[in-house]
Amino acid sequence: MSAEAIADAAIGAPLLEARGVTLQYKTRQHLVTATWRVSFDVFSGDRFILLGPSGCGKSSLLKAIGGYIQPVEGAFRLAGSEVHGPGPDRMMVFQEFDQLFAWKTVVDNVAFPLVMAGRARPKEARERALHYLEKVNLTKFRDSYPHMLSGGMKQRVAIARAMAMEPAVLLMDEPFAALDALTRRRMQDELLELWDTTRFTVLFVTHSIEEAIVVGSRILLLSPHPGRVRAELNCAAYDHEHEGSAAFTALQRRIHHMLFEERQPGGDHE
Ligand SMILES: Nc1ncnc2c1ncn2[C@@H]1O[C@H](COP(=O)(O)OP(=O)(O)OP(=O)(O)O)[C@@H](O)[C@H]1O
Repeated sequence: MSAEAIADAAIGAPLLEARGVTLQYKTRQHLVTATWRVSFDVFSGDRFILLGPSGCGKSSLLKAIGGYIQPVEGAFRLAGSEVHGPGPDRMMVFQEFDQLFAWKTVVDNVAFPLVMAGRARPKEARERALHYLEKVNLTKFRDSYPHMLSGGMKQRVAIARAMAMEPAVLLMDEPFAALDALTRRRMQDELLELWDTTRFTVLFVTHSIEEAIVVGSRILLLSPHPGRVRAELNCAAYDHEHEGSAAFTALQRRIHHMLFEERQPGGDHE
């Protein structure tokens, strides 16, 4: 995707559009409908959350945006161009800690994909890798191997690796779900600090209402299986500081109600 296209997206048009996306899996015995006619817009600099109960198709949506599966109906457009397959303009961070190359050092893990994708020569790739490792506070560990790192540190390497590709959209599939509560909280804060300095666009999947409110600027609520859009909410005003406040708790309750209670006629939008 060209720099002009990303710039256009910054001036008002959505960077990423989902239009009537139905996703299905065919197995030998069944046809599983993961999402049903899902539409949404993501703007440049959004921290856009896909929130919904287990099985509502959040990961499937992220995989489809990544270009790994194709919609049976509808389409995704990134800066106006329809998504047909994977590309370096969409980088994914997964939940699993084993997404790094075990035999490469931290800096090589970040630099290697840049060289492989032809984005940089080895020397420049290493410099860029060091730049992003500094952003996730891992400069001291640049020559360590993944097995020498904690789960949270491995996730920070995965984030640095994805960001070093400077994608148009960073796709994060429950990246902190396997971390202990304290580390998870710290990682959420670090992600927000990183966003403050670089203003990247991120799509973040979670089934935690609290994480959605803290990490997100907008939340797309999906109904239980098959996932349909239930509501879209603004939540840019909240972070960990607001937890426990009356407004935060009211928003948590409201989201819980919208996710799990019967749908109101006409849906909920703001
Ligand atoms: N490869 C696959 N083959 C068949 N069915 C699949 C496949 N992947 C996902 N599904 C089904 O599609 C539906 C949506 O799954 P998906 O993993 O996208 O949901 P999710 O909201 O991310 O769930 P979770 O929060 O549990 O990760 C589920 O019913 C799931 O069983």
